[in-house]
Amino acid sequence: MEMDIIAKQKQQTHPSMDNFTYFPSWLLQPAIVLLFSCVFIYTLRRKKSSMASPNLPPGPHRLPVIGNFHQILAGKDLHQVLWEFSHKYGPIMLIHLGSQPYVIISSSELANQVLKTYDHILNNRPLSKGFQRLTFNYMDVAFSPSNDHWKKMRKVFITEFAGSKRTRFFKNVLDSEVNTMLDSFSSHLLNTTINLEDQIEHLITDVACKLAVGKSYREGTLVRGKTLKEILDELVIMLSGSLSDIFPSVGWILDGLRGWNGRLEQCFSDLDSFLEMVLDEHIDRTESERGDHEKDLIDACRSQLTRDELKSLLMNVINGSVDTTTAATIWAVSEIIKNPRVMQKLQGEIRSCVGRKPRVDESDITQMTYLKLVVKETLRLHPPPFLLVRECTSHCQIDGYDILPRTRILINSWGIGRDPKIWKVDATDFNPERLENLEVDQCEMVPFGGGRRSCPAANMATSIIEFTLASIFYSFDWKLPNEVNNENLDMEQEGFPVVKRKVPLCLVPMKHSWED
Ligand code: HEM
Repeated sequence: MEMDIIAKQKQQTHPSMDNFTYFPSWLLQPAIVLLFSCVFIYTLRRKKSSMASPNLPPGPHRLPVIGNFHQILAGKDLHQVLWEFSHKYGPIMLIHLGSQPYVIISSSELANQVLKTYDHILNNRPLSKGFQRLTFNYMDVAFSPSNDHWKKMRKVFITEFAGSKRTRFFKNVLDSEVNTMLDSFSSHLLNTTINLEDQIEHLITDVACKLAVGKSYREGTLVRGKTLKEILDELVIMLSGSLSDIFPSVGWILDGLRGWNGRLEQCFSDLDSFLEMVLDEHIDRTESERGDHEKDLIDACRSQLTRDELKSLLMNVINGSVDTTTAATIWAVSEIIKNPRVMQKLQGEIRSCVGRKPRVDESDITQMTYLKLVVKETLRLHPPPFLLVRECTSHCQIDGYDILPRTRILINSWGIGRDPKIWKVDATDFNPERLENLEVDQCEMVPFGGGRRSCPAANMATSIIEFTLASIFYSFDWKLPNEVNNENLDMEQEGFPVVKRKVPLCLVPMKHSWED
């Protein structure tokens, strides 16, 4: 009785406490665990059920086995076909090459999401037979999956090759090679045409080789009667992919039947023999033969890297620089020649900044604001058409669509640079002034990609293009051969993974004479 009264009094003073004490305390812990487990299982099931019927991006209807292969082989270049498809299916679209899904991104806004928001899960490179063999089992920077090894190699590439520590060596090499090229133009017979494309390719190959291995390997046959150009051209083809990359189960057999596997082995063997020769010669070169030049890439990295790592890095430097930088420089010259107004304004700027010195000095470039716009406008219209292929490592959503693991991502940089929604109706016109006072978001033009896998040599490449253009337009006036004028100059493009001119650019150099 007394106990009842005490209990009643307690209930009146602390009703809530007492209710709580009715719940046995030993049950509290299991209850919390149960509650969390339920929430976890519910979330997992929801995720699973949404993955069972994911909301995939739209895209053209595909056929069994071959997927959309038949549509992309429609005769035009891949970037053009996919740009046209994007008008119908939108800026994010799904296609299949064989059984392999590819998401194609065709707007700067969505490129922004891939390169910035989801860079942490969309930055892998897919595995591929060609990549694996030609990079000495993924020892390189460009084609190796995003792992600790790739991080180490990218860091070495930046600090020992493309970073500020190497600026002086880079400028000396560039200056000396450009001057050699200008001398060869001067010694040309009066009024004769030169194939400028060949000349610029020689320049870039020599610059890359001298920075990387301290010596030019452009001329002569190197291994099994092949020149460096032949080895590099074959390398580009073999890195573009094979049937086994898109038909995993039968592709390897098909590649064998069509001779691709043998061709890959031959390409690897030529590349390896060339790089072995370069490394052996580098070690054997005596101090006096090497002169007083600064450390090249081999000198800088030999103690930090294995022989295969070193070879794969050299491959990235030479293969990554020659086609991309040559194409951009030649497109710039083509656009300048085609637009006499731009040429006049550009030469006016260059000549007033340099004064009457015999040649352009690297330090003059900083004042050339119009030249910088010309280079940017060239890269807007003529970038490598796709960024290097990426692969999704875990599920994410872009623009409300599910992107499933192992899907490959292609960003159509060529289309983004010509998108009339950003660049207006005259998007395809060459007009450097459009970039004046314009804060171009990095993703509105993505010639060098973005995020963790962006081009680590973007500044170096831009400096090469700017200095080369300034030098050739300072020292020479350029004329088209007789039958061609700026209006009928052929600007047709072709090629993959770098888009080049279909017809080489041939011009007549005339030594500039100053009017007093
Ligand atoms: C105009 C010249 C060049 C252009 C337009 C260009 C463009 C690109 C692009 C689009 C990528 C892929 C970026 C991405 O996936 O987001 C890339 C990656 C790369 N580029 Fe360049 N590039 C140029 C010059 C060079 C040069 C001169 C070198 C070497 C000396 C170089 C070395 C590389 C390497 C190593 C990568 C791979 C980076 C990685 O995966 O971590 N590039 N470049």
